[in-house]
Amino acid sequence: MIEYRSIRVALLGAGSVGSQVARLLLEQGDELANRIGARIELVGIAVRDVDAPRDVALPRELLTTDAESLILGADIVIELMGGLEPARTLILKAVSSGADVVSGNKALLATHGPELFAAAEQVGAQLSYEAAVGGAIPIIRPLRDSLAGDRIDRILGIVNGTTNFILDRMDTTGASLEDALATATELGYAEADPTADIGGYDAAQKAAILASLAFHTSVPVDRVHREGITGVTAAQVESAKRAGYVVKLLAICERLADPETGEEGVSARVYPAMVHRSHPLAAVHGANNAVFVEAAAAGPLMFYGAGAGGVQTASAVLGDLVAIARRHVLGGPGTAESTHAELPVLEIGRITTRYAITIEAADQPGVLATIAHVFADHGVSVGELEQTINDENGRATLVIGTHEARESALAETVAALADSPVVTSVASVIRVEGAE
Ligand SMILES: NC(=O)c1ccc[n+]([C@@H]2O[C@H](COP(=O)([O-])OP(=O)(O)OC[C@H]3O[C@@H](n4cnc5c(N)ncnc54)[C@H](O)[C@@H]3O)[C@@H](O)[C@H]2O)c1
Ligand SMILES: N[C@@H](CCO)C(=O)O
Ligand code: NA
Repeated sequence: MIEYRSIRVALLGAGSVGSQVARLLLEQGDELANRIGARIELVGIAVRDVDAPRDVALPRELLTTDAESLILGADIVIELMGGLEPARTLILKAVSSGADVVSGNKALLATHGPELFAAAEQVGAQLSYEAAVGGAIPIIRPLRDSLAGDRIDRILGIVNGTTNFILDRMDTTGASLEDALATATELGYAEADPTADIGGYDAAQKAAILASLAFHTSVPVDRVHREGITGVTAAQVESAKRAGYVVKLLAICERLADPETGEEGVSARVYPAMVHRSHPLAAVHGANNAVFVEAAAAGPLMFYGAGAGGVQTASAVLGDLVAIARRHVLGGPGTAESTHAELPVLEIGRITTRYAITIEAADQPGVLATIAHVFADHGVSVGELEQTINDENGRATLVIGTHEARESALAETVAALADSPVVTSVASVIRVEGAE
């Protein structure tokens, strides 16, 4: 047996991910030591209550409620408590005491990322966070390392498993949002309070992290345009299906040049959108996640797999830990987060995409021409049109697909349609994403 030096690791939080990290560290100690060239010594696990019952048995002598003392003297701190505080303060303390940090805390990184990265850079510490987006799926490291020599143009991500499960269920069974959510809760996919998932907040945090990394620009979560799935109806999903599309909640990070000013900027946004069934993201079923990356030289790439789960996410945490530990063996500072580009973050009104608009209108001569004029007046070009007549009320339902249009022009078109005397109602507006 080779005598390795020890690297002291403190774990903060032993919930669904932390307890699996502890178990794997304890079970795989020898194997990890051989891979790293040093032994990982788990010096302690900070928990809220050392006597609380646990699904994973952990050595009692490692448990402590004193997280602050635990991090002093640790070489690497793994933060898996979640939430903004005390996680933020503890990570800052860890870094200032000379430790590297691994965290899966998307809420914290999307809110206080720049402060934490700056603190780490100041002392040459590493802050790694593969678990924060897409759970086990390698996406942070590919963006930061493998694609470091390429230019990322666009990312389309299905980064929330709960909402993907719900929308997939609506698509495959015709269920309403309420029924699909009830199934997700029953099967343990949705939290008791599903607001963060169905409101798009969780996906927006991940979009902020991905956009910051991909575009070397700090994109805080409050600059991410966010719409959740609460407005998605069974009728919308059915209509999308008839047209060959599926509705997905997408986190979109895009590099854009303003057509009028030529100014380059970035957009980060989350909303439900129609994706054509031929697009690889359409085949992402159940609670899986996938991140579709379009890079200038590499072309399209897709990263796919389990976006959540305690043991799966622990894999991402251990990957970061091993990478940092190897650096401890070799020496040298950590990789700083790059925000050198600092491109402007553009408002939603300045993006362009395609739209599908469902309109209820009178079934009378000239109605279609009037509606077509409203689109033309706002410079929005119509691509497809599907019309069905309801014999009972004598009204027409029109589903109009546009070509690429500016969001602000589309919003004005929709307002003008709603005001038009021939239009009974604008029943729904949904964006269409995933075009070349
Ligand atoms: N569960 C997943 O599938 C998943 C996936 C990706 C990322 N993450 C992220 O990983 C982190 C952990 O997630 P989780 O699912 O394990 O959460 P969890 O709620 O199961 O575990 C968090 C644990 O931290 C403990 N804790 C909180 N504050 C503490 C404090 N001040 N002192 C000591 N212990 C404290 C809690 O008691 C709890 O046991 C979160 O940031 C989460 O967003 C989780
Ligand atoms: N609530 C998240 C967990 C992973 O971040 C999801 O549904 O994907
Ligand atoms: Na990941």
